[in-house]
Amino acid sequence: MQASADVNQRIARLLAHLNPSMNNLQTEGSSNFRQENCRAKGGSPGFKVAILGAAGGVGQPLAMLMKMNPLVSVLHLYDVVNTPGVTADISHMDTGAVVRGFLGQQQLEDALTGMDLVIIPAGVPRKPGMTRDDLFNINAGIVRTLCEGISKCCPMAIVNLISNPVNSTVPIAAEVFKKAGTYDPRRLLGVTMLDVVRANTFVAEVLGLDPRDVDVPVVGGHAGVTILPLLSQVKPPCSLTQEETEYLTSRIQNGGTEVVEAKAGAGSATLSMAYAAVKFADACLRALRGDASVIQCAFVSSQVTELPFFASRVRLGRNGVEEIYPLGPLNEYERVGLEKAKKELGGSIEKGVSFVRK
Ligand SMILES: NC(=O)C1=CN([C@@H]2O[C@H](COP(=O)(O)OP(=O)(O)OC[C@H]3O[C@@H](n4cnc5c(N)ncnc54)[C@H](O)[C@@H]3O)[C@@H](O)[C@H]2O)C=CC1
Ligand SMILES: O=C([O-])CC(=O)C(=O)O
Repeated sequence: MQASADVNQRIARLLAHLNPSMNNLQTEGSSNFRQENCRAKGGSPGFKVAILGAAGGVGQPLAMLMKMNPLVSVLHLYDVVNTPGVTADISHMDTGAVVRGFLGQQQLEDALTGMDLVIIPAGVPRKPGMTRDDLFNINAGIVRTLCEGISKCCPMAIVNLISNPVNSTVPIAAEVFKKAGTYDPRRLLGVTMLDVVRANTFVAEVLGLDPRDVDVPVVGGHAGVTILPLLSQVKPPCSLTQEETEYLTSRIQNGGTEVVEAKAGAGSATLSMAYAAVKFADACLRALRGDASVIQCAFVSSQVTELPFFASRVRLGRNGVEEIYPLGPLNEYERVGLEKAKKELGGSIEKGVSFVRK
């Protein structure tokens, strides 16, 4: 009996490898197969991560990079199109994580069940001339549906929300979780890491340093003037002229638009975003593992200002956001920037909240 069960499991595994889109079909109702599959040879114990929107411009390189992350044992790739192909492709990488694909709304719940971390880059990107807020009408509904699934299937998962406009989609997610009774503000994080990545790069360029040695806190939100780099707090300490400060602030605030214009209608940042998303997801996983002093900027439920959500430096831990740091001393230029940021951010937050409450 045991021998024939083993043979059956091996055949099932082989079939799933030949056609990865069958993976989830094979696992349905077969907990033995699922357990086996989660411990593929070479696979190490680790975290279960789902990417929603995995076949997109951000999703594909993000999936590839997460497959390379040794902290990931199981990687679920969900999209409404093309996941069988992306899954087949990525599953051939000889790294530890086991990859499974999920296609279409009817497989969303299977994609989410049991996940520790859910990363969401689902939704439409900008074209030249558009603001991130112009994406609201389409992406708000997408984020709402996906978050309803999270509430139902993995309410304890850490959520990394990438879909724009982040300033509104994070409040949308929070409202969906509140409605479902599963909201834990510590576990919902809007990804603003690309602003930090850009700030480190551009500041390093001006200072003639290696970007890996530079750390710029970027606070506020993730659109235009709401992106507020705190250039007075750059590490290592440096002194920038007013001209350099204004140039850098504007370049960091408009980094997304710079890419949108260069891509000339073919979308927005995807590769640098995937890099930033993985950097951020890796920080979340290290914190979940119990590493101390994991500190990153993120757009989270916050009391740092009078607004209900704000991006600032946060310390991550086993439950998500464990501590939110105050903004620290700002210079006059940053104080003016903060007022502008708060004005726009307040409206975007309110728009997200009323989308769900209406
Ligand atoms: N937070 C940030 O710093 C950044 C955010 N973004 C945002 O990320 C989002 C994705 O950008 P791209 O990957 O370039 O767009 P894309 O159009 O290339 O990919 C989006 C993917 O989402 C999928 N999708 C659409 N509806 C879905 C649903 N209901 N469920 C699951 N998947 C669904 C699409 O099929 C597509 O594969 C955009 O909203 C963009 O503005 C992009 C770069 C930086
Ligand atoms: O600019 C966009 O639309 C995409 C994005 O958020 C970024 O690159 O920062």
